[in-house]
Amino acid sequence: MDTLPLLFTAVVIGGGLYWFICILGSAERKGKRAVNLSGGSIDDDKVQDNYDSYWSFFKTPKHIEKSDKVPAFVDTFYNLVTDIYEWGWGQSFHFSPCLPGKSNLEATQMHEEMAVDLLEVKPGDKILDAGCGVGGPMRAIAAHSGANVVGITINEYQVNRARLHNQKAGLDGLCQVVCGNFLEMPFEDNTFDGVYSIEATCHAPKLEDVYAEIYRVLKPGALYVSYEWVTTEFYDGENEEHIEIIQGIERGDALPGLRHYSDIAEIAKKVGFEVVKEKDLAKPPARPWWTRLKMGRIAYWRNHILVMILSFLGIAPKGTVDVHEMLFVTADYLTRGGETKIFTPMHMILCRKPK
Ligand SMILES: C=C(CC[C@@H](C)[C@H]1CC[C@H]2C3=CC[C@H]4[C@H](C)[C@@H](O)CC[C@]4(C)[C@H]3CC[C@]12C)C(C)C
Ligand SMILES: C[S@@+](CC[C@H](N)C(=O)[O-])C[C@H]1O[C@@H](n2cnc3c(N)ncnc32)[C@H](O)[C@@H]1O
Repeated sequence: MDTLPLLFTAVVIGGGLYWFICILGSAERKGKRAVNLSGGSIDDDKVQDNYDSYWSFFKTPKHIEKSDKVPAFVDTFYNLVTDIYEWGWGQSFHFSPCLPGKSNLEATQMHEEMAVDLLEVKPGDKILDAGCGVGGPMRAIAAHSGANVVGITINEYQVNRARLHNQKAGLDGLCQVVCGNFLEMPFEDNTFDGVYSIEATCHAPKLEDVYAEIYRVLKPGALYVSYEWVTTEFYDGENEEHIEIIQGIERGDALPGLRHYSDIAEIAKKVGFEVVKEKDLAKPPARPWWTRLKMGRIAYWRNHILVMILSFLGIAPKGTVDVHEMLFVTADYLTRGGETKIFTPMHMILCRKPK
């Protein structure tokens, strides 16, 4: 057989395999690639064990006795999921209302910019991102507002990813990242001209504990805005399907127990905040935030097959398949939570620390 057709066939197959393994499924052009999926700070040979211990702790969220152990298991969760999140979703680990004519990235950035606009900060001010992930919001907010942003996350792997992204974006002058627990932060009282938290405080066993810490580090007269994960007025605690959906969301997202939207303002006032306003940003005219999740079974199966191949070849750590399958199932619960209106990931509350 002539060598040319053979060579051509080899190039086509090789190119197809490279695209299938290295490029396919990545959420952003320059994002995390499938071949680089890791267990974060967890050694490859310990990913399976860490997933098993995470799952045994969170599979019955209502029966979590040791709430003091929650932060450590949340840290484990983010070691397990951060690369998959970046690969399949992007650098902002939160939802946003779909906006007609806008890309997912544009809608995400507008949702983030609205948070800092609510804080009424000016260039040069110092603000805190409580639960900053790999810094997607921090970079958009720093670029939009000119404020100096300090991000805190309990996950060291995310700190390194965020610092890398900040440097690549040329925003490391405005953005600083600290590894720490937002329940006991390494900052002096009255440090920040504003604080925001985007879909992060839901990991706190008691919301008042993280709100009290945020109150402490906020300057008197300054504002705090949070996008909270809550159950809504449509949630019925006696409805078996509602209970199943909410518990599915809790165990697949490392949540020690979702709060009801009506509790949030009371908790904020309990720690000393004045509540300026509250709004479920998911309510119409906003368009469904879960549309993006319904990327379709084909996309999830495509990603799952890729993860299985990479795990079989020893490129992705053993255990990554279980993590991906957990996220696969969680996406379904989140979608059902949105479609039934019993759950929202964007109950916005704006508070002020009295002068
Ligand atoms: C705020 C939190 C995280 C919110 C979202 C960023 C993530 C919640 C569920 C995640 C995902 C589910 C399905 C995954 C899919 C199977 C995979 O192929 C690609 C990545 C997913 C789409 C992944 C992306 C991030 C989420 C949407 C919580 C944790 C408080
Ligand atoms: C869903 S991610 C959202 C990240 C970021 N706000 C965004 O929108 O991209 C939740 C973040 O909260 C952080 N987090 C959870 N519990 C924490 C804790 N006790 N202390 C500090 N960070 C925590 C996680 O590490 C993660 O970075």
